[in-house]
Amino acid sequence: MAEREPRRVLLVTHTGREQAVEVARDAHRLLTGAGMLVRLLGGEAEELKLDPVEIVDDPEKAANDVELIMVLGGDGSILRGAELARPHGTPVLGVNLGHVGFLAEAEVDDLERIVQVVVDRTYAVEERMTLAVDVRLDDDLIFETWALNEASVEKAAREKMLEVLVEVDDRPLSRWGCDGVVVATPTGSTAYAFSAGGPIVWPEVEAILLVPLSAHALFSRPIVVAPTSRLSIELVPSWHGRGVLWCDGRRMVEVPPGAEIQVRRGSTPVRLARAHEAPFTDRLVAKFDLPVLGWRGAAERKRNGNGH
Ligand SMILES: NC(=O)c1ccc[n+]([C@@H]2O[C@H](COP(=O)([O-])OP(=O)(O)OC[C@H]3O[C@@H](n4cnc5c(N)ncnc54)[C@H](O)[C@@H]3O)[C@@H](O)[C@H]2O)c1
Ligand SMILES: Nc1ncnc2c1ncn2[C@@H]1O[C@H](COP(=O)(O)OP(=O)(O)OP(=O)(O)O)[C@@H](O)[C@H]1O
Repeated sequence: MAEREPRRVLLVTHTGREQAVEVARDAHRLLTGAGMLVRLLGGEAEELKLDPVEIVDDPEKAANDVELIMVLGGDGSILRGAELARPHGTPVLGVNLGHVGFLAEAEVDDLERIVQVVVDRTYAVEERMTLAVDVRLDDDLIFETWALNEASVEKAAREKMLEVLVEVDDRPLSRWGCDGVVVATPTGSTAYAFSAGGPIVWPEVEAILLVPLSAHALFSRPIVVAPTSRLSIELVPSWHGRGVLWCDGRRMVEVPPGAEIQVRRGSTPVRLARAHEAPFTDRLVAKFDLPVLGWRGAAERKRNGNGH
């Protein structure tokens, strides 16, 4: 009789954080105790020294045959988990050990319950839109990447302004002298785009945001376009300087004058595991510490049995 494949979880840990290392040990104990096989990336396995584990060195194969990726860290670590997960369609579940942990599903005190949710497979999966990003120079494709949060095109040198031409669906929109341009997904709307004055977009909305960074122009408002739109940011050919493209603060390339960065909706989403029913509004209030104390809204009055 053929042996049954073990149920695998890839544990991604911010091993630079002592607390994350301790939590990884607890998560390993709980998952293994429930009969699951814990997989680790080679470098992290060396630091965590857990047994039994399965070790995979190639990041591209790390999520192969894995049921879920559990990330112990902040948003940066979850973005790292998303990179491992996306090609395989594996759900990512973040346990927050960072400062904000906006993309995380659970706080560390909740670890036992979260592991049980994983074991019982009682989590929901939310698909988050991504961006496909191409860089062209003289019509040649010189770089190809993707983003869950955003693609930002920025000046490489502090003392120089970036000069860009922005197009939407092959129509010119504006020329900006600026520090950069952020093209974000709804997921990224609470990250860099938010700091640059962009609107917060609820995750179930499908859209692409375009937010200039410190544009020296009268028209420099954030823009929201359809998810089917194609955006193009061209570094003005006569501009003297060097730009840089960053996606999710992880994947980058230098971009010379004349380069065109084309951004459209990506064909492969990132799947986030959800274990809470809390609406996005509550997550926003909690993570950004918004002042709602003493709030007496209609829903609150209803909950307290006073409809008026
Ligand atoms: N001025 C800025 O706000 C600025 C500048 C550069 C990069 N960033 C963001 O940093 C991200 C990379 O994160 P990192 O942790 O590796 O870098 P990091 O350690 O520099 O942290 C950047 C901050 O952005 C927060 N963040 C990341 N994704 C978020 C999201 N979807 N919603 C809300 N907050 C989010 C993180 O929690 C952290 O506080 C990039 O994708 C970009 O959005 C922001
Ligand atoms: N095992 C690791 N070793 C070294 N660096 C790591 C490791 N895991 C994550 N990092 C990097 O450390 C940086 C910060 O990580 P992370 O986002 O998890 O913490 P944070 O920024 O403090 O949290 P938050 O993003 O929620 O504020 C990220 O760039 C991330 O890629």
